[in-house]
Amino acid sequence: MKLIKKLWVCGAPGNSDSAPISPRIPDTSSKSVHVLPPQNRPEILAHRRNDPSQSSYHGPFHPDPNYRPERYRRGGNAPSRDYQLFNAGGGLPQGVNRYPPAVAYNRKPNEPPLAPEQPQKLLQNLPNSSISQVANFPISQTTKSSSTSASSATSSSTTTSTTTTTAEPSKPSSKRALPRVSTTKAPPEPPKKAPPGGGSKRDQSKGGKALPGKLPGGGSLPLPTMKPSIRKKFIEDEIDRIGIKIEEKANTNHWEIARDWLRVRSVYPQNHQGLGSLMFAMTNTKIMKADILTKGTQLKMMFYLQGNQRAIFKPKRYEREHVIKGNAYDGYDRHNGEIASFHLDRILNFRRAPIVVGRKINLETEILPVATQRLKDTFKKKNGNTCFYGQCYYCKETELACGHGEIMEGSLTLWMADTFTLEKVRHPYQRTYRDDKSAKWETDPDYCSVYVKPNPPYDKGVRLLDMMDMAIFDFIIGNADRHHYEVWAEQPESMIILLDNAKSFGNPHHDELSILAPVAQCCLLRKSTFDRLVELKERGLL
Ligand SMILES: Nc1ncnc2c1ncn2[C@@H]1O[C@H](COP(=O)(O)OP(=O)(O)OP(=O)(O)O)[C@@H](O)[C@H]1O
Ligand SMILES: [Mn+2]
Repeated sequence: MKLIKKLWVCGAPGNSDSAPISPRIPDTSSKSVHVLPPQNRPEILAHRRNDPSQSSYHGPFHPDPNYRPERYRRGGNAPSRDYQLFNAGGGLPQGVNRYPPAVAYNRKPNEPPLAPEQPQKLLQNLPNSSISQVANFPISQTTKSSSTSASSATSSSTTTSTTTTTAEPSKPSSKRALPRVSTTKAPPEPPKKAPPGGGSKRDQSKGGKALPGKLPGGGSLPLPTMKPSIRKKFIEDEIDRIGIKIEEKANTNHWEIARDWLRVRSVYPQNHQGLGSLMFAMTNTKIMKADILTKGTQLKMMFYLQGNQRAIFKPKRYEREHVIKGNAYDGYDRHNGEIASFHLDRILNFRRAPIVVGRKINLETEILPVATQRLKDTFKKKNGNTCFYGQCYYCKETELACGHGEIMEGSLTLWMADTFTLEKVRHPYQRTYRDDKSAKWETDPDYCSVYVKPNPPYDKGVRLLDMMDMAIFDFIIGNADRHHYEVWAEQPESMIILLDNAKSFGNPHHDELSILAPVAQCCLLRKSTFDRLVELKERGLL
């Protein structure tokens, strides 16, 4: 995983003004790293649009007129949309280099990511040499860190606004829509890699003796340094923490415990032994009722578990070794992607994803007897297997999800308690889902500084930093389908809840670099996230 090295792509010599990011962006949970300052060019800022009436969206479907998931493009019929539509970012300005479409590039299994010949990528316009220079930039270099230290919660109320833009600043057509990277100065040789998993050898940044030199962008970043013995202990502790004992714990109200866990900025706590027994309960508790769930666009069922707990079941649609070809957002949901993403959320210690387990159900004996009529009506037999097609935006009788005989595997996501209300927000880096149309972020290198950073809800609070975390998370899981995200309504400090991670892990031979566009363009990352990635990488856990 070359993720950390890729992160340096956003800083570049020549942009050495490493002033801290706007103090309007406090990070209540950690410091942030900002390599490239926002460009507060008044003539561009004047073009920004901030029309809250255009930007809040609460409906279940995609409001974007350009959103054409693969099935439509394969010739399916789109239901008519009589609700408010949003502009997804306009067409391709003449002469502007566009990001390539998010195509799946089928790298050979052992081919390293960011191979110079890799053509259709975020870095497509950069000279090969600079890509490798930046990619090899030693992580022990120091940069100037911006310290937007924890500050008190902002007084203003939450807004659902996203900044959907229609006005476009005129730009030189040659401007590339890509992060800036040095093409002139070769960085120093990378230091020898620390042995994976730690050990007695000296760390490259051991003793804080970082190599001289600066990161692209001219800043300094204090990187974590740990003595080998402390580091070894750290690894053990982390493995201990990440390891989870799935065990039965009788006479416990797991659902109530999970409800109590819910916070403004976390779904579940760190180091809680109750998680293992909750997961056991999710896997084994009797299903009292099964229904369709029309929320969202993908096939799923809503289960009501004994003890009055709802959970979403997403059926297995692919075998484990199946590789999704085509666009990075193609294909059905991957139930095992949903499960793995939850565990990544634990590993990163974000704790912002709902709790997910895998579960095998007997459709004939566990589901049909408790299914609502409308769900039952979608059950069919095919080749001796029990199948269903549910009811949702894309649900079709011809696209059945089938079990092996009566047994169906799937993911089960614990429905979050109604302590808070979910609010859906259009992702500013939403894709157009069309090959013939680019979103503005794909063509405008200043998209973040002009259209995102200065506007609510990204101009203050934790939202922008959360969006960076989400980009990192999505890049690792390979989710190029984050068209919307959800937060707690009326909670200014709300986390971005990492809901719906099933469009993930589609192609293990492909890194979809465009998922990192928010980080590359906004050039911002929570320091705790960066440190975490470094720690995990150095210890071979990522
Ligand atoms: N664990 C949960 N707790 C509470 N609400 C949930 C949970 N999971 C999903 N939801 C609600 O149901 C909606 C649909 O779920 P999800 O996003 O997983 O479905 P989807 O079909 O993949 O949606 P989309 O087509 O938008 O990608 C979510 O947007 C959210 O509002
Ligand atoms: Mn989805």
